[in-house]
Amino acid sequence: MASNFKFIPIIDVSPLLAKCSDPLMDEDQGVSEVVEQLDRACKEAGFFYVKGHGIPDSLVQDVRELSHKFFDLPYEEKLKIKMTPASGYRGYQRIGENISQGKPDMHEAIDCYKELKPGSYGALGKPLEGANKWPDNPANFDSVMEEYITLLTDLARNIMRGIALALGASPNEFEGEKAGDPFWVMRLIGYPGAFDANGSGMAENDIGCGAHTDYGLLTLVNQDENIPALQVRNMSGEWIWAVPIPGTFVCNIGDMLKIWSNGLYQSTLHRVINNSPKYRVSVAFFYEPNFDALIEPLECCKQKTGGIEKYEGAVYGEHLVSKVTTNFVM
Ligand SMILES: N=C(N)NCCCC[C@H](N)C(=O)O
Ligand SMILES: O=C(O)CCC(=O)C(=O)O
Ligand SMILES: [Fe+2]
Repeated sequence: MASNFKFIPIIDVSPLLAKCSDPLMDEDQGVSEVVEQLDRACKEAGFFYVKGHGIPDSLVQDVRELSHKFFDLPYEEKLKIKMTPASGYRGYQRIGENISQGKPDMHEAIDCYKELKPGSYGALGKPLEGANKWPDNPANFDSVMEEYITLLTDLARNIMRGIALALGASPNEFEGEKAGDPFWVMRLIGYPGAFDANGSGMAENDIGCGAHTDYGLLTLVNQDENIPALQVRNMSGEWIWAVPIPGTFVCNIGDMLKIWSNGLYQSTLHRVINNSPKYRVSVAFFYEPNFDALIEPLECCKQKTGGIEKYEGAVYGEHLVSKVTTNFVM
């Protein structure tokens, strides 16, 4: 259960990553310590920083830099990869097009999704079918993003092995039909800086992204340095800053893990406000269940939470499609 946490813990996952392909990983002391920290963070905050993740810093920075370069382009150029329902909701959306809690968000973004081949999930997958729309400019955009997606998919899969242990399941609990063929979503997001609208010297921006929970399993956020903007809500309604910490990703739990864990882990509300004068980029990678996975509380989690199912089952793809098709004014 979420608590009145005042800060977001930092977890060095390197001991877990080192043993992830070892069949006896759950007997390793270093792994147990990471698992213990994951369990506490997921119960108390639903958010933690990941360090020791092994993703090269140069790649992490390139991804943000390419995003900055794209968002700096003239509007006409960005519209060449415009997102529409016909493009499977893939591509560029302008500021104000995304809606959270009924209000337009002060951000622009490129949304991309794992490719869905026509017909692969029947009517369920239809709205998201299509190939990603990558810009030609800046050069190498697609190849850098694809490398990043490959590495983050592996990282998230390995963190999920630690989380499976933390829940008291086997490290392979989320393999196979649950998340062995994980869907993924990536959003490259740009938040304009706050400008001094009333001439007082004090800038105050509108909400960059309104309060929401993430939809799937695990989110990994790569955010610009030196611009605090992401805030996480604790049990008493206080907004706790997830300030950028160089060399880390901010990691949080999504709605499907809330259901699988029967509420032992919550998908915590968060929002973004960029009150700095600088333009802020963040890149959110969402690691998700199999597109057609049926999510129902795990038996081991049910036992730890009073023996009754707290949530109805859900099909991940249905949850995602219902969100995506209502997130935009177009
Ligand atoms: N896949 C994720 N989490 N995307 C977040 C998008 C921003 C929140 C969305 N408008 C909403 O209200 O859900
Ligand atoms: O920009 C951020 O720091 C987080 C964005 C976010 O929460 C999301 O896209 O789901
Ligand atoms: Fe989010």
